[in-house]
Amino acid sequence: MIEVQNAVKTFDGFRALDGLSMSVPGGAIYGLVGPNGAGKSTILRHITGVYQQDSGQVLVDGQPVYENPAVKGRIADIPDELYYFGSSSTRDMARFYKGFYPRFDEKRYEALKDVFRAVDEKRPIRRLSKGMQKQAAFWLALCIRPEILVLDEPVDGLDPVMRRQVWSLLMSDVAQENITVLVSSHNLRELEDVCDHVGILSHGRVLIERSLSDLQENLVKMQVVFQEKELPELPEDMEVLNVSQVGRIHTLIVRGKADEVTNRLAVYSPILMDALPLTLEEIFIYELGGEDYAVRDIIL
Ligand SMILES: Nc1ncnc2c1ncn2[C@@H]1O[C@H](COP(=O)(O)OP(=O)(O)OP(=O)(O)O)[C@@H](O)[C@H]1O
Repeated sequence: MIEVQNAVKTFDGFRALDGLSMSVPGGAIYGLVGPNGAGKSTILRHITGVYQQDSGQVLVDGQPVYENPAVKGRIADIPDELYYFGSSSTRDMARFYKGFYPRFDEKRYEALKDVFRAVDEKRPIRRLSKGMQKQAAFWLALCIRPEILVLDEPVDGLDPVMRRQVWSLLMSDVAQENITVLVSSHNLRELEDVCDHVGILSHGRVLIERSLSDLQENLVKMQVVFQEKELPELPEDMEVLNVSQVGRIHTLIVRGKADEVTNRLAVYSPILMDALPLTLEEIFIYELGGEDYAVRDIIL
């Protein structure tokens, strides 16, 4: 479990982290989403122990990460700027990682050659294309068999086939070995299919953090045609976050479970009624307070 409490980090007087708190449960695939400059890389660098916060706490299973080799040995990361020694190749790095990470899995390294066959393992990583470098980074990270995997915009530069392959490898590790994945992106859509928890980051703070199952079960989009053209007066305790109308169709975003909301609206004997799931994007837009452009800018 990763716990960040009120972390502050200042660079030359600028607060890149401004009291950031977040909580990543063990075994989660947690997506951290925010616009450029929100502080995603900065918080990930604290969680991997590269930076030390000015104040607040960054803990993995209750232990501080900074200058803590025991905790750092359990974490693998793919940073936004990949760094490998001089002219080392993927194979050289595998040898190096074997000495550093106690769980480095050579058999897996061999087995994954087939998946990453486009990567020339003997070529210096720096001479590979950007996408190939990312592939090499994934290959190595998956062999570390980490308990925690921290990925900074990981699929940038990968082609769609490789993206799918990498995600499916990660998901199977999460399912089989209960690893925790923390992944950043500036685009919520990219994470929609893979994450089970999402935190929205803006100006160095997490604005909202939720588990997707909670969100998806507790917010519903109702499309309803009532007998009258106008929207009837709905019960006061029905939490309607948004209403729109096209022709006679009213679209209501309502907090609550789909069947409960359906039963409550059925009292009005609508001519037509449908309960639809919301996309992750829509959920966050409504959770953060409507179809505000500022909100859209934060998550898309
Ligand atoms: N080492 C540093 N020195 C000075 N300022 C920094 C440093 N690292 C980050 N910053 C500043 O902190 C803020 C947050 O940067 P960060 O890289 O964490 O954002 P990000 O959310 O990862 O953005 P992007 O999506 O563009 O990668 C930015 O204003 C950036 O300029």
